[in-house]
Amino acid sequence: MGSDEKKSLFETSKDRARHIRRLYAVSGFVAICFVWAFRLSHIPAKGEPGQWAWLGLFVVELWSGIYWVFYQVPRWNLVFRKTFPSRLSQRYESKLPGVDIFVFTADPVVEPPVMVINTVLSAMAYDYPTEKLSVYLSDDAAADVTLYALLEASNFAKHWVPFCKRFKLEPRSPSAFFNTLLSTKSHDHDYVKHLATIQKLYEEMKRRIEDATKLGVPSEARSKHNGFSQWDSYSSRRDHDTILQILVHKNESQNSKDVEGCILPTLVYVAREKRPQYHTHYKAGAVNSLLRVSSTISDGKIILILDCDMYSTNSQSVRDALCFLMDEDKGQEIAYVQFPQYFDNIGKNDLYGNSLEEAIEVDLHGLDGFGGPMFIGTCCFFRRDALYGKKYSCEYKNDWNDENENEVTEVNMHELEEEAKALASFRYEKNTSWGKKIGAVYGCLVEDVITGMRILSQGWKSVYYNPPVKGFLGNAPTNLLHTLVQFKRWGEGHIQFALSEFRPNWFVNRQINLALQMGYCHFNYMATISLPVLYYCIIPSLYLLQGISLFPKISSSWFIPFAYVIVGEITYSLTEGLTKGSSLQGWWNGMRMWLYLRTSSCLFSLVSLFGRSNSSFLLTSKVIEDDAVQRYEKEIMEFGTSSPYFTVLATLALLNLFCLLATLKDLVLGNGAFDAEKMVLQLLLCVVLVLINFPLYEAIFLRKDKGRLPTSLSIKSTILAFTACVFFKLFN
Ligand SMILES: O=c1ccn([C@@H]2O[C@H](COP(=O)(O)OP(=O)(O)O[C@H]3O[C@H](CO)[C@@H](O)[C@H](O)[C@H]3O)[C@@H](O)[C@H]2O)c(=O)[nH]1
Ligand SMILES: [Mn+2]
Repeated sequence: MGSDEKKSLFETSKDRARHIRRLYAVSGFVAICFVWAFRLSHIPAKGEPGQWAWLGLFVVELWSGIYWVFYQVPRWNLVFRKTFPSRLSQRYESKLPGVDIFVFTADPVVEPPVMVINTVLSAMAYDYPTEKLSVYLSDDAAADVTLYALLEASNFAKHWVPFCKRFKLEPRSPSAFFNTLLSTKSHDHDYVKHLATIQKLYEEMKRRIEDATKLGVPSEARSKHNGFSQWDSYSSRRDHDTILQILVHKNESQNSKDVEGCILPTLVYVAREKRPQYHTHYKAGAVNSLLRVSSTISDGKIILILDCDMYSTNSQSVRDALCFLMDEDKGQEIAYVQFPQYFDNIGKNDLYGNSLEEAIEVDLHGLDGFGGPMFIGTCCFFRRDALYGKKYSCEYKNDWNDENENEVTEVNMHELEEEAKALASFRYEKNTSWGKKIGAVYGCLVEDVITGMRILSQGWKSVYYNPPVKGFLGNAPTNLLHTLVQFKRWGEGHIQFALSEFRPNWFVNRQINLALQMGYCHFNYMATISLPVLYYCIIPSLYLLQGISLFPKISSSWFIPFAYVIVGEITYSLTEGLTKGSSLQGWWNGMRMWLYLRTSSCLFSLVSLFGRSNSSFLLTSKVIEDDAVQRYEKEIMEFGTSSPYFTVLATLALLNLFCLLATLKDLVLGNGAFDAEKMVLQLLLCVVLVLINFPLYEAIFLRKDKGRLPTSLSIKSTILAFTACVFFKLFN
């Protein structure tokens, strides 16, 4: 021990670029103020053309400017963390707390069981005392094939877990590990021999699970395992009793050990009770159900929340998280440690902007600087007390002693299962604070962010840890529509959050500092920014048609603030992107997706919120068709179906194309009095919009494959855009 005793288990460092970032934030804000001043001081007089458009621009620029400040707040104070797991082992190896890992799945078609069990296996193989580790799988589809897959996985784990530990393998998701094999060769005979055996076991298991997914659970398995009898009373996935099965438990002598005789982590399957007349509350409901179930079975003091589409890639992550939570000095006020979500299925140029790079590399580090990075739904380690709803107070002390830790009594599995089943049900929540003050919060499509905020408002802090070796990798959407729909859910969820009692509100909640609340506003009001962006995509281009200027002349000094904001934003985002390793093409794709998400997804978030349509949690699909996979690999945008999202995007793209072509025609023919000096910004905006929409024009006019834009939709959008231009030209 010695001098190490006093050393912290983690270290925090500041952003080296903070001075540049702050300078840019301040100067950018000054430029924005000038833009506002220009709008107010140059309003066209009554009767002059473009007065309404001008006032509209003022409103749009006012809100965008304020929103830009929210966007800059997290950039003010980025912090970076480093952990010292060896100090943790030295001090606490024999006193490590129990860790319960919750994995969620909700549909065996969209989330194939093979993927789900790979996540489960990667979690079972953490480098952590196995008797203190428990893995729970929540299956909201209540699919027997998922239980079947988990049973297979529990048998395979008997070989897999000791194999990983013996040869210190990474990553510990079998599928990901076998994929890395292609690029590595080993000469260790012992390893090579074991590897061949285990790979064969895995392939056989995978085939059985895939067969069962297609053809149903084999009757042999049904008769061998009585867990399947629980489906006897099942009528549909929305109407059934709780189905719960403890597959591995340390206190059960048979079946709990691996091939080397060591205890395996506890493994439990749960499909909570569902009834058509009761709301499931989607994932939040599943989290709460598992919270209660796990409290009777293992009651780990730490909980890891993990989606089935995110597997662990670093067996040390639990220990990393504990370096924060167990730190003697600052640990007791930390409620959760959020790890980033990285993805392993994103192409070189990130066609759909799914890498969430900005959030992962900048925003979350920034919110961490103010003490409260958000909970982003997965890859997050919680203190059970905080998730349960306990308030933080200075008297709160870490207590890692586990009363029933050493007690190895034979438990009656059947009784334990029955007890846990009663807790899994939503009936248990009637007239309680579950979903409000206890557990994950209900009624919001970003249950994660709102739950994190609930916890912060109870006085806790949170931490963001982005380790040098990635902790988790997952599956991002690989299809344009899936991405747009996912973002629509997030946009809508954030507004629901902004309207809820947990919204950032400094006057009400002074527990959370003002900067942090402003940082959250950047996400909360994301959907509202769709209106300014739409305005900017339509109005200036239409006025271009008429030769009416809405921006300052190039020779005027008012041009400078506009130029500063434009050049500044481009340089800033380009530098941020390139220094974080994305390509130029990747940056350009990111810009396009930024535009598409704001003009379509965010618009529909607002529509569905204010139109009071049923907001539901549409699962993000994790599979696409084979020919679509090929197009994704070739970085060709996928349209293929008729969707209102595409109608909006195509109409906007065509409208700008028509405006540009008409303007160019006038310019070339010398028709009208086109004043280039006055129109330059408007023309530039229109040109950029046309350039960025190139893939859309291809999908409308040039492509023949199945991923092109359906002809009917192309015709509809052409008519809409053309009519808008003609009407505007004739009647304005
Ligand atoms: O009724 C439901 C719906 C979803 N899920 C699970 O929730 C997870 C997330 O769903 P997914 O379709 O993958 O959504 P994403 O858009 O990828 O989810 C992101 O956004 C969600 C809402 O903010 C967060 O919960 C997620 O953690 C975050 O990854 C998956 O494991 C699902 O199986 C359930 O368990 N029950
Ligand atoms: Mn997901």
